[in-house]
Amino acid sequence: MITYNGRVTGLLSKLDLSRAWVDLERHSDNGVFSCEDIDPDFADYAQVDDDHRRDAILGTIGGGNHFVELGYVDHVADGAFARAAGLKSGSVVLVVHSGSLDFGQRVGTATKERARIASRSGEDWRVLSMEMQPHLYRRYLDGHANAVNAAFANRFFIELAAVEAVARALGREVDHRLVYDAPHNTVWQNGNIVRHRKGACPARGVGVMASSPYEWLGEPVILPGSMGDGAWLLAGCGSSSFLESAAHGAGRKLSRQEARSKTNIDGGLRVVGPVDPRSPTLRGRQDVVAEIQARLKEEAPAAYKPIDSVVAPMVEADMIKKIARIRPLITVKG
Ligand SMILES: Nc1nc2c(ncn2[C@@H]2O[C@H](COP(=O)(O)O)[C@@H](O)[C@H]2O)c(=O)[nH]1
Ligand SMILES: [Mn+2]
Repeated sequence: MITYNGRVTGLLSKLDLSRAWVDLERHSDNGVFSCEDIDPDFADYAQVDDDHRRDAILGTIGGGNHFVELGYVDHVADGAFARAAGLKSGSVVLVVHSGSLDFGQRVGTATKERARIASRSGEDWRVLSMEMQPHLYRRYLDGHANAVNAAFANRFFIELAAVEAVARALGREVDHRLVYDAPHNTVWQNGNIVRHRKGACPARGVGVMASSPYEWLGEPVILPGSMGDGAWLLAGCGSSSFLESAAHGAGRKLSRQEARSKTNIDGGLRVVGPVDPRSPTLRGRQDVVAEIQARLKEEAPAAYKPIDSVVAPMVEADMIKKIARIRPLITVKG
């Protein structure tokens, strides 16, 4: 915590802990994946090294597809659910899509290495068995839960920073409430049932989110499309045929490589970045300009599937229900 003359300063001075506690019920699993221990590799990761504290990256977006997007509700499909979520037509919404930065990836890499070392000759070390390697398996689930919990914290700090940025732009405090926070690409263990939702998120139905506003409505599902399409707020139907899951995003239509080679794919988006491709300082550096433009094409709306083409079949199959559509205004990419 940063203090100056005994006062809390910086972003943490904006932290309203009572609000944060109340919002916990609007998190998947109340914002905590339980674990038996902290993976020692993971503990090292958050400690000081020669140059910097790596935990200082908490509150940053990360890379790849991850983003923070300011938008507004332009269509409400289910008024009762939207009201429970605190939304109505025209509400301003911040969509945060970010994970554990590279914590989770490190846990995965370390687990594979441990499994390879522990394997006997002739065994397939790529299969981690609950029965054969209970210690390794437990350690994997613990490290995994550590990463998921770090991701909850990461999104919490992003929310704090983004709300402060909006407040400063408007010159006044802004009232805000969390709609929902859930992880995806994650392992959920419930008794003997283990569900690995890859490219998917939970879409549990009525009755699962006890003591939250969603208890009798179904679990919220936030499905982003692209910086052109924005996102849909949906509600899970708890369909056992689909393992109480839904797609976690529209997904790519073009690979990054395919998108880079297309012309006129950016759809006329106005891009503001740390490097302005029109800057005179870049004259004579066509290689730099070409790389910036290629990266913009990778994330262009046309590189992703149209959001409605992904949502419609899931609605038809009773996986999810439509609640509210969110149109994008400004997207910040990692
Ligand atoms: N509203 C926006 N949606 C976006 C953007 N970039 C990607 N996406 C969608 O989100 C998920 C992210 O997937 P993941 O691979 O990181 O888990 C993806 O399915 C896209 O459809 C954006 O800028 N805005
Ligand atoms: Mn993701």
